[in-house]
Amino acid sequence: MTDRNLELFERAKRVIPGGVNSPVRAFKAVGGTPRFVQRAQGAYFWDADGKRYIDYIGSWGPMILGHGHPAVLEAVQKAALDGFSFGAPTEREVELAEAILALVPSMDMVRLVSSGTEAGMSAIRLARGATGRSKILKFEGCYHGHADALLVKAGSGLATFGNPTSAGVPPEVVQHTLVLEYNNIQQLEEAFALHGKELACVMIEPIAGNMNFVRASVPFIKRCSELCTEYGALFVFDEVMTGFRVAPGSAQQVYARSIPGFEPDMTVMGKVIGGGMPLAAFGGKRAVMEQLAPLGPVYQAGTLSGNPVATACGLATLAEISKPGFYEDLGRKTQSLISGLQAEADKAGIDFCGDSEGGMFGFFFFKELPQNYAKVMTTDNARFNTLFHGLLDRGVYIAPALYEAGFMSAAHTDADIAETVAAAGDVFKLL
Ligand SMILES: Cc1ncc(COP(=O)(O)O)c(CN[C@@H](CN)CCC(=O)O)c1O
Repeated sequence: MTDRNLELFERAKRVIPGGVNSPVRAFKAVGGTPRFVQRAQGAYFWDADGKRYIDYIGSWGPMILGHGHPAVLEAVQKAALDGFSFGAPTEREVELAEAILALVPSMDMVRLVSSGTEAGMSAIRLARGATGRSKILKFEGCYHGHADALLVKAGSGLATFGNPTSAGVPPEVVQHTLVLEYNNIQQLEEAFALHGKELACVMIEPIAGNMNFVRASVPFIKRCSELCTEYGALFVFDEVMTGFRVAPGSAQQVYARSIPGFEPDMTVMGKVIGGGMPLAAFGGKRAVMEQLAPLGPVYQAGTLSGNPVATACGLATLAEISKPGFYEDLGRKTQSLISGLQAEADKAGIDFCGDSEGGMFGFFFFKELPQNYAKVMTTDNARFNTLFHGLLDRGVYIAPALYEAGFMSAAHTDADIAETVAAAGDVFKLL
């Protein structure tokens, strides 16, 4: 049987660097040939050889409804008939902005852009413009897109390449970026004591999906928020991955359950809000957001920002996830996957732990959940690679890098989950 994936990969590598348009897709961390997706439907995709996979990546988060949801497809087809892009305002981007703000009340206003990187980059510039300060603080293992100032010890992609920073980023650009250990309150206190008055913002992935799945502890989030308020820095929640993925009000709603009244100062979003089309956003309180052009001095722009077809896709997606019981059902399925995997690992006598929130999950070959990047980096890669390929051979597609989270969709059935758990049970015996 010809391996069309291999043929396509060889052809791709002749014209696209590494044969991919985003590094993690190249299977560099796990080896082997990337699967070229021919089509996708519901919880599945079929590769270039027509082989079916149960998809736990879902485009790295956007496909929370599953692929090809009829209501979303219809909305996109209808919008496309009215025009692809105008470079002028449309009612639909107002509707989407209103829908986002209704679900995430910490924001008074939101600006739509085309990617999470663009949203994160713009949020940093806005925080710097609004505070008049240059320094920013991020945490090891968190990835906020590939803007120069943020490409410092990112946990996604770069972690896989074992390269804590990227070539091409001038040292003077990252000299303003402080990088601390995730969940380390002592370091946080020290950094604020030293630099608090120079900090424009602290940016964090509240549940870090770029070092697989590591939760920020409640005390850590609380302390970040308190110190930002005390020193006048903005607390920026990067919810590109967790936004509408872990709860209807995103991760900030999860933390507000334990920290009464908690709100980040700004939120960065992406993935789910575009439903699989290029759409992301950043938002915050009115006083900060009105610093943005054309009102204020902080410039930010985009030809395809608020794209009329992408906003239709996003609106239709948000309409579906807003239906009663959506997150209860999604969370139940994700939990059943993790507990199924745990049971199989226990049977096979291997150290395993997993965690999930809403439709996002992760797991490790450890007895206990890691709390930071350094611990995650002690993972036995060979063991993960055996699991990855064992599952792939059995038609189950998880992230081709241990430093990535997994994603459940509303389209996954209990039968899909049972099939996944059985496949993992087979592979765990080989570890
Ligand atoms: C928390 C967080 N913030 C920002 C980004 C960047 O978003 P994009 O520019 O890729 O749309 C991401 C992107 N996530 C990766 C997956 N770990 C996208 C996959 C890829 O890079 O190909 C993110 O997870």
